[in-house]
Amino acid sequence: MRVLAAMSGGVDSAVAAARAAESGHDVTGIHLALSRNPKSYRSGARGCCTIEDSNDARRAADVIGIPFYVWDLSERFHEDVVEDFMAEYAAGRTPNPCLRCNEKIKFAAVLDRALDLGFDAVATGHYAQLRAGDDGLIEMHRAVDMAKDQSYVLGVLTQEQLAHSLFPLGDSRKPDVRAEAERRGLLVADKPDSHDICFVADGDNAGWLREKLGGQAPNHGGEIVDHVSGEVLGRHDGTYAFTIGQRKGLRIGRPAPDGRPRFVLDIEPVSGTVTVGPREELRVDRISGIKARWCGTVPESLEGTVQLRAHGNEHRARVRVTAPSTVEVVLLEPASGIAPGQAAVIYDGTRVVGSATIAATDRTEALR
Ligand SMILES: Nc1ncnc2c1ncn2[C@@H]1O[C@H](COP(=O)(O)OP(=O)(O)OP(=O)(O)O)[C@@H](O)[C@H]1O
Repeated sequence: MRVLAAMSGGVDSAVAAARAAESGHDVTGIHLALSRNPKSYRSGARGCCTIEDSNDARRAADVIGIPFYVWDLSERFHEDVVEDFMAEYAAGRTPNPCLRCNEKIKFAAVLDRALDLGFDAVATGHYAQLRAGDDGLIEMHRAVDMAKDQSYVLGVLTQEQLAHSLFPLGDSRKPDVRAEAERRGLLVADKPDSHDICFVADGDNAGWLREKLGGQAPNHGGEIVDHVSGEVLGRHDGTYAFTIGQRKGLRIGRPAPDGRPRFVLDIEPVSGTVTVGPREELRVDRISGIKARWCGTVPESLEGTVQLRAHGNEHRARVRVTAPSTVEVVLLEPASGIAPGQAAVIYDGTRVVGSATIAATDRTEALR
């Protein structure tokens, strides 16, 4: 097969590219320039796609002995991922930009271009496993190394996309991948760790959002209101700094009347009101999901598990598909602090069935 290996400049994608080449594929490496304003991490900013990242990817491609190119997708990334991230926060929701990037950039823009150029598949260093299913469809499963499993952020991929994907690391453990990189001469020695959201250089989401959104309507600040007493406990300078379930950084001027810690329960972006309340008010056992995407056949209903955030637990759940793109989820194990905008990824055992964007949450009497 002709394979395009997406090389970030990190260890994982370098080993993934090396394995793809070793297994006989005709591999070409590409690095995606995703930042409109690439910096050097030596200047203190370990953000998205630094100049060093591109050089590291090129060096790895040289060591493996494959051709290498840089594709500038920075405008597309900005429009589809960064602007969406800002708009979602401005609307009081909590988006996951990595899912969005996989859906719109790596397995859409990149894959489309790869197929146009005559490649058969795109290989990445994501930790997830692809297997042939009994029905002839390709199944995606959790990685062997559960600490590194990235099937959650790949839950948006369709059968068509999976059919043109390779995840050579899915059956490996990270320490073994690192050792293999060393053996192959692919280790990148002095690189600082990347942060969760690649374009937020220092990991300070609230600071980054304040710089981008602060002061603009409807992000002009508002009241922090107590759900229990109805009292105004403080003021804030923008709803973008909050996410459902957040406890730290609430800047509540005085304690709640009952003296118990307060958590964000609701964000009203138009009025700017942030409602806070005690921890038990965060528990939910009903989720409505929209924009569902399916990895294979669309199920009518199933009993399986859902994962509600990138590094979150699985919750046993009953899922009913109410239209091809909407789902109703009953959590048999309640969850806490679930925010609209996050993805609910649906599993049947280790197999990813699909995903939906959380539109609303609720709870039954039993939880009240
Ligand atoms: N700028 C980029 N250019 C090309 N491919 C990329 C880029 N960023 C990410 N990828 C691809 O997406 C995969 C997952 O990205 P993620 O940011 O989660 O990387 P990671 O787990 O830290 O892996 P790595 O060690 O390769 O950076 C990478 O392994 C790589 O194949």
